[in-house]
Amino acid sequence: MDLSDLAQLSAAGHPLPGVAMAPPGDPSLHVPVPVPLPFPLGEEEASPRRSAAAHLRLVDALQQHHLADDLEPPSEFGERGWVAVRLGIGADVWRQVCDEGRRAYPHMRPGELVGGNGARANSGESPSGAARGDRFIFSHELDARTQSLFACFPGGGARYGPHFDGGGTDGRRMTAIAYANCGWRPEHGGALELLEEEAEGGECWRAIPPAADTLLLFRSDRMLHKVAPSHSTRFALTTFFYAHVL
Ligand SMILES: O=C(O)CCC(=O)C(=O)O
Ligand SMILES: [Fe+2]
Repeated sequence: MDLSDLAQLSAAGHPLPGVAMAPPGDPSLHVPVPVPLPFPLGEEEASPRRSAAAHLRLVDALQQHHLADDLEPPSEFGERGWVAVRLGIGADVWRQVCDEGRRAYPHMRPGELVGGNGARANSGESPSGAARGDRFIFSHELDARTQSLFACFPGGGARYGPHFDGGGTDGRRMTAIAYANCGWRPEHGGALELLEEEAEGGECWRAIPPAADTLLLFRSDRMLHKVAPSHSTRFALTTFFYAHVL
């Protein structure tokens, strides 16, 4: 765990027009999460079951680290509502995850497309009913209180407008996203941006690049977030932790 990496991660935010930039995040808020994977992904055909198995290991590891206890965010979230950490998993593993993602892509469907006919379309509705979302997913049913997605933004400016993952009676409490993209560069865009309220009443979008080995946790029902236009194929393993049995 390299704290300077973490500080860089949290300092990568940018302000809304006309709004003062907040100081970089306090690295002490970042919780090291040593997740012992790896995902044993072989050369065989893609299969939703195999991807689900890989994803299940990630969720297991998170649960072993008590991040989902009582489905309340760990205290380290504090008032901030999010945390990003390096997992410490090697690039070879993340390359295998992306290889799996490319094999799985033909099986993915547009995420949360309202009224869709299943055709590939670059638009969708967010759970909050307000945002265009260009991601493709396939869902895994891992256990009774989580919903997990292997998610792909296929490049070409694919993005996701501002939305909450939960809210109201939705029941989602925490979103965990592990990014798998090796060699992600600033010109690829695709940052996950989280809206932070500042003490002085200002606002600041914090940008988290979707670089391999980044685990982002945030409060599903409280953190407004969006995905900036992505100019390269972008893979993530996303898990929503619910407050109730699904
Ligand atoms: O992939 C990401 O960074 C976040 C996508 C998102 O907001 C979602 O899946 O709800
Ligand atoms: Fe989201």
